[in-house]
Formats: sequence, structure tokens, C-alpha cells
Amino acid sequence: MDATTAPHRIPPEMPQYGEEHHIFEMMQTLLEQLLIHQPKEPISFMIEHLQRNNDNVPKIVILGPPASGKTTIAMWLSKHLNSNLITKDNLIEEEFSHQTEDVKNYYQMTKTVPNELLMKMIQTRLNESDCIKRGWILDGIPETREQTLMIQSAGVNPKHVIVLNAPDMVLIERNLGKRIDPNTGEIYHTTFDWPHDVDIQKRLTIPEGISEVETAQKLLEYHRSIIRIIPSYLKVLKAISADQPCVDVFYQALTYVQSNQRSNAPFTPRVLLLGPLGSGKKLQAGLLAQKYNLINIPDSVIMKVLSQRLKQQDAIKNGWVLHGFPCHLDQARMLDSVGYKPNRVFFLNVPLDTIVERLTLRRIDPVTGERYHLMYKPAPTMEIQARLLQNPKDMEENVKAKIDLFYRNCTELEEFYEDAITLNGDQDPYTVFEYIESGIINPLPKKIL
Ligand SMILES: Nc1ncnc2c1ncn2[C@@H]1O[C@H](COP(=O)(O)OP(=O)(O)OP(=O)(O)O)[C@@H](O)[C@H]1O
Ligand SMILES: Nc1nc2c(ncn2[C@H]2C[C@H](O)[C@@H](COP(=O)(O)OP(=O)(O)O)O2)c(=O)[nH]1
Repeated sequence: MDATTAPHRIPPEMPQYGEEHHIFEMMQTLLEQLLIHQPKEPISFMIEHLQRNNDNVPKIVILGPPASGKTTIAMWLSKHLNSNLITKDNLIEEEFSHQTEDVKNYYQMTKTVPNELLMKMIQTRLNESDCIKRGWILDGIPETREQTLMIQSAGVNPKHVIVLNAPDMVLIERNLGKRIDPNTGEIYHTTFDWPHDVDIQKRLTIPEGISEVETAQKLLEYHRSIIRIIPSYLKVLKAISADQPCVDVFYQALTYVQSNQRSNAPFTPRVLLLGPLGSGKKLQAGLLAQKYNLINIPDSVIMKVLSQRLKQQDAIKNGWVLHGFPCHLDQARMLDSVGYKPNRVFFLNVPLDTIVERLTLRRIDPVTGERYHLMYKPAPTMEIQARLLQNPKDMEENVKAKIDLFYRNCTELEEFYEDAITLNGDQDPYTVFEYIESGIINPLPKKIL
């Protein structure tokens, strides 16, 4: 095949660079914003968008029925993420702060603003520098499908939408105990969240609209509207039960908003399976190679051969799964130094006695070469059983020595691969495989700060 017809050689650095710098996601967001805003000067629009550099700030919407805890969770998230809490109340407050008192009171009382005005207030607020720099959390907005479509057409795309839910009776009962601190706007509850500070206790007020009848009415309106809002956010939505303690709701919400959404970026798995002898690395590597057409690189391959193998087109194009290597920190550094960085690292954790049982009971039929396992795959006949042999490396003392060596090097490897995922390898092989698969196709979870 001459050079003109040879497949285009993709240098291994290219896909790695694109992944490390999220180039695909950056281009995708730029394209979305250009098509939504259709600026007269696309170049200057793109420059300004890129200079904003705010693709990674929180952009969160919290929806849910009355008393589900939207404001509570939104407040806690905005504090924890140092982001901006945006509610209809504070938008109205801001918008009408310069208006006369009676106009402001009218809107405070009715809590209704025309959709167009609400959209204008939202766009103005989200374009303010603090929202650009630190992101935003919309609490209870949008309330209707019309508002949802207006928000989307204005280019306001949340990265995470949380929908709280709980049985109506729980919410009606809960709302009766709602109390508000007029000084700080903080929300409390007579049963579930009573303030320790006596001064706060004394000044708490009962908010409007929390009677059983009023809450029931709001629930009716909510159930009618939420089913028309959800279809717009299916890809970024997570439902969380609000019928549990606030702090549990908060941690589920925080974990979700700190997770990266699956992007459409082309992803070439470069997988490293680490674990002691007998933890299942070879078996899982075989399953991954088979299902995803990855290049299976067994641990016998050493550095020189390894780098020759990893730079071949099939390894760059399909990706690879390496197992049993590196065994210690120096090998990990060598692999890193030749530029082959795994983008998924898994440690298979298996108790010692399980490993000993898996390996020391392995046998081989010297006549057919068939492999057996005295417990998991016994020989079919007494004749074969009688002639089975054990590989010397599967003798218990040899197995334990190799496992001990691995564990002595394991800590340094775990520190080196700080994004590694540790899995329980002491399960059915296909259960282990599903965990590995999920770790590969989903973005790496962010560590909760
Ligand atoms: N998971 C929870 N368990 C128990 N009480 C909660 C929970 N979440 C919130 N609360 C309490 O329920 C009341 C309503 O909470 P919050 O105001 O945050 O809900 P909301 O969805 O914003 O309500 P609304 O939409 O009516 O303003 C408050 O007193 C709050 O302390
Ligand atoms: N029950 C169970 N057994 C497993 C699993 N993975 C591998 N095994 C069995 C198959 C082999 O006989 C033995 C060692 O597996 P291996 O994949 O060669 O381990 P490794 O030395 O490559 O880490 O353990 C597994 O996930 N579950």
C-alpha cells in the first residue's frame, strides 16, 4: 500500500491532547451559542465567549413541588459552590428596587410577572459579571413550558437540572411547619430544621401561602406544568426524592451537580487494569477487548514492545486495555514518560483468600491443554480428573509471595493514578465487567470537596 492510500496516521498525542483540553466540548458549546444567538459578528462573539471562559461554572436549575426543599437545597448549593442563587423573589426585588414602594409590594404580593419581563430579568441577571464568573442556580424557575422554551431560546442552558419529588401529603404537612428568618431569608422548619439561636427562633415569621388548601392548590398547578417542562431537560435531569432528610437530599444533589455530563466527544478508551495476581485482570481485559474491540495487552509485554504496540494505528484508533502492567511506580512512570497515558485506571480489589482459592485450585489437562478449576470448572470425567496437573506458579506459597509483592507496590501506584477507580473484584465476572464498563463510558466523577 503506498503512502497516498495508507490510512491517515493519527499521532497518539492528538486524541490525548483533545481529551485533556476538552477541545470537542469547547467547539460544541461555541457552535451551540453561535446558532442560538446568530451574532452579526461571529468572530468577535466567539472571542468574547472564549474569553468569558465560563463553560465550567455551575449552571443549575432546581425544580420541585412546594415544600420539596428547592430553596433550602439551592441555598446550600450556592454557598457550597460559591455560586449565585436566583429566585423569582430576588429577581423581583432587584428589578423593582428602583420602583415605588406600592409597585414593588404589588409584585411581592402577587408573585406574578409577565413571562417576557421574567425572561428579561433572567437574561440581565445571568449576564452580570458575578454570574459569568461564578455561575448560577435557578430556584423554581422555569415554572411553565412557555418559560422553559423562552429560557432555551435565550441560550440559557443549564448543565444540571434537579427535580425534587415527594408525596403530596408529606409536602402539605411539611409546609405547615415552614418558618422564615426575615433578616437573612434563611428557611427553617418547626420540626425538621429548628434554629439553635434563640434570637433567630424569636424573630421567625410564618410565610404566606402555606396553608393546606393553598399548598394543595399549588401542588395541582405544579403537577400540571412539570410534565410539560421535563422533556426539555431529559439529558441533564436528575430526580431526587425529597422525602428524606435535607442533608441526604443535599449530598445527592451536590454529587450530581459535580459530575460531568457525558459529552458527545469521540472517546478512545485507554484502560489500565491493576490488581494482585488472580484479581481478574486478564479475564476482564478479555471481555473489554472483545466487546469494544480494544487491543488487549497482556502483562508479559514489556516497555519497548509495549510502546511499539501502543503506537500502532489499531491501538490509537480503537484504544487499548493494559493489565498487570505497571506493577510498580517506576514502570508507571516509564509508561507515562513514553506518552501513553491511560484515561481510565481500575484497581480490582479481591480478598486474599478468594485469590488463593481462584488460583491454587486451577488445573490443566496435559493431554488436551484444557484448563479446569477444582471448584468452578471441575473435570468432566474421573479419568481427566486423575491426570490434571497444577502449574507450579499456582502453588499457594508462590501465589502469596506475588500478592504480597503487589500490595507492597500498590499504595504508590494508587497515589500515582489519582483518578483510579477501585472496584470489588470478588463478584461474578459479569458484574465486575458492568462496573468497569460504567467507569469507562461515564465521565470520571469529580471528587466531592
Ligand atoms: N428534605 C426535607 N425534609 C424535611 N423538611 C424539609 C426538607 N427540605 C425542606 N424542608 C423544610 O420544608 C419547608 C419547605 O422548604 P423549602 O422552602 O426549601 O421548599 P421549596 O420547594 O423552596 O418550597 P416553595 O416552593 O413552597 O417555596 C422548610 O421549612 C424546610 O426547612
Ligand atoms: N468468581 C470470579 N472468578 C474470577 C473473576 N475474574 C477472574 N476469575 C477467576 C478466573 C481465573 O481462574 C482466576 C484468575 O483470573 P485472572 O483474570 O487470570 O486474574 P489476573 O491474575 O489476570 O488478575 O480467577 C471474577 O470476577 N469472579
